[in-house]
Amino acid sequence: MTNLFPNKGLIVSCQSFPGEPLHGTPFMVALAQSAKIGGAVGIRAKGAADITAIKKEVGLPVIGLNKVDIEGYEIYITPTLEIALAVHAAGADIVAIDATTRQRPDGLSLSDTIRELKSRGIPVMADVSILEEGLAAEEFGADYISTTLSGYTSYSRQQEAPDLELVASLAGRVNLPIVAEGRINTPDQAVEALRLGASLVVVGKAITRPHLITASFSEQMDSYRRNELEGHRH
Ligand SMILES: CC(=O)N[C@H](C=O)[C@@H](O)[C@H](O)[C@H](O)COP(=O)(O)O
Repeated sequence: MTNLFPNKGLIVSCQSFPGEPLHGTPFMVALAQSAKIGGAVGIRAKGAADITAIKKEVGLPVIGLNKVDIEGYEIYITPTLEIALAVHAAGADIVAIDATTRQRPDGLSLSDTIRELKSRGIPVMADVSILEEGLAAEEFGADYISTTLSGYTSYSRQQEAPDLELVASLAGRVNLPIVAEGRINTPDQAVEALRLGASLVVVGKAITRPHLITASFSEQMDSYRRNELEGHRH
């Protein structure tokens, strides 16, 4: 497989959800263009409309996915082969899929899903939550292993910080490029991920979701003011 990212670098995840002020393809394109100006080497994007527009207007490699909730199933990141093929057809250079071993709605196993995608020449990013899932995904033929789902499966490490321990253990055991993803909120954390062996670092909300960035400031300031008032009372 040709590695689309020969140099270590930053991928910016440009995703939004209905109800958010920046929901919509033109906003995601503008965020992706801003990411490119800032030095990102790739974009992670959700849904056919965003993927096609970003691919056309930004000119960076796109890691595509779709998030689909299917009743009765826990997995939601590109949960079926059909959805993965649609993501690729929309223009994604790499398709990101849930690579846990949880039940898939189309009844295919993870290894069958990866095999089907690879037989069509589609590069696959395996979104995992624990080391064992990364090892299995490598064996099944994935091209990149990402720590995306750590903290989002019941059996993975639950913490507010990024799972850099998983980055390090994957880097020690897997020969594929390791992608550090999930709750990376500062440049220092991104550099630490590289130091531990990540090839790529995906940053989402800390760059592309202004309402959450704002809340991180206002909540910390509110809590400071509450403590200050508390101090005056004593
Ligand atoms: C768990 C899940 O569904 N993760 C999604 C995967 O595409 C996105 O919602 C995240 O924004 C992305 O992984 C980047 O993470 P963060 O926004 O924490 O930098």
